[in-house]
Amino acid sequence: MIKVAVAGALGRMGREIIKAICEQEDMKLVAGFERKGHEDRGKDIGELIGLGTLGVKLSTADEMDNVLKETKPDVFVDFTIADACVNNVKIAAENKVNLVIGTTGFTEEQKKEILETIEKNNVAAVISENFAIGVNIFFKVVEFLTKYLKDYDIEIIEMHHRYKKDAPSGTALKIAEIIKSNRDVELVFGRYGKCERKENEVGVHALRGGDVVGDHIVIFAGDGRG
Ligand SMILES: NC(=O)C1=CN([C@@H]2O[C@H](COP(=O)(O)OP(=O)(O)OC[C@H]3O[C@@H](n4cnc5c(N)ncnc54)[C@H](OP(=O)(O)O)[C@@H]3O)[C@@H](O)[C@H]2O)C=CC1
Ligand SMILES: O=C(O)C1=N[C@H](C(=O)O)C[C@H](O)C1
Repeated sequence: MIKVAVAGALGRMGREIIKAICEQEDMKLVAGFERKGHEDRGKDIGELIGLGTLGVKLSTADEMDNVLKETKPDVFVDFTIADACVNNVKIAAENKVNLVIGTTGFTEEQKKEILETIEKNNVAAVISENFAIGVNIFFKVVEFLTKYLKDYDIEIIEMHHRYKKDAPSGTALKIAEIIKSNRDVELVFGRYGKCERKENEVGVHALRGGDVVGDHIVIFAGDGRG
């Protein structure tokens, strides 16, 4: 049985992940966390998210170390926010729990800190800005087009729901990273007040509204070729 702990248990992703865990015969939710002082601390997570009683109480971030020691999960899944995730990862890794990190919005220093923590504690980790299979194939398509449409201008547009806390999205930044590692470009975040487009620029634009799950568009614009 794979024992799983989830940070951000009541969030949009946390709820879906817990539902998915409960559907697997070989997985068991053993702990779920929300931030310190959360009003639902101690309540049954299943009841909180409409799955019926699961027998797992909601814990808070300040209890994480003790709860992980008690429940001994095999995997710690984090879909929270960047600042919280850095700390959560430290506690989980020090308890030798393997990691799945879906949280986005990290600074470069935070990314470095997470990688150092993983290495120092010798735990396994899967980190992805986007776990959708289609999006990971899309990354390959972007890499291919960047290599072959050499003189085309590239712009990245992403749109997400009104609740999203980071911008641009982790996926848009990953796309920008893929383009940058295949072409000598400079990233431009929005174009307000900026004049003529430079040849080596890639614009990154974030839109927010409604309940849009997450759309990513990459435009390759060529002269007279569409
Ligand atoms: N990699 C991928 O495929 C995907 C990644 N994401 C990313 O996952 C993250 C979460 O997204 P989403 O579920 O929509 O966001 P939500 O805001 O719905 O959920 C995040 C949850 O984490 C909670 N939280 C905050 N601090 C802590 C803490 N210290 N310990 C435990 N929980 C905490 C939040 O509480 P509170 O509301 O009180 O702050 C909230 O309940 C984002 O970074 C998003 O970009 C999202 C979708 C797919
Ligand atoms: O916050 C979200 O919702 C999403 N975040 C991820 C990101 O920042 O790229 C992945 C997906 O787009 C949904």
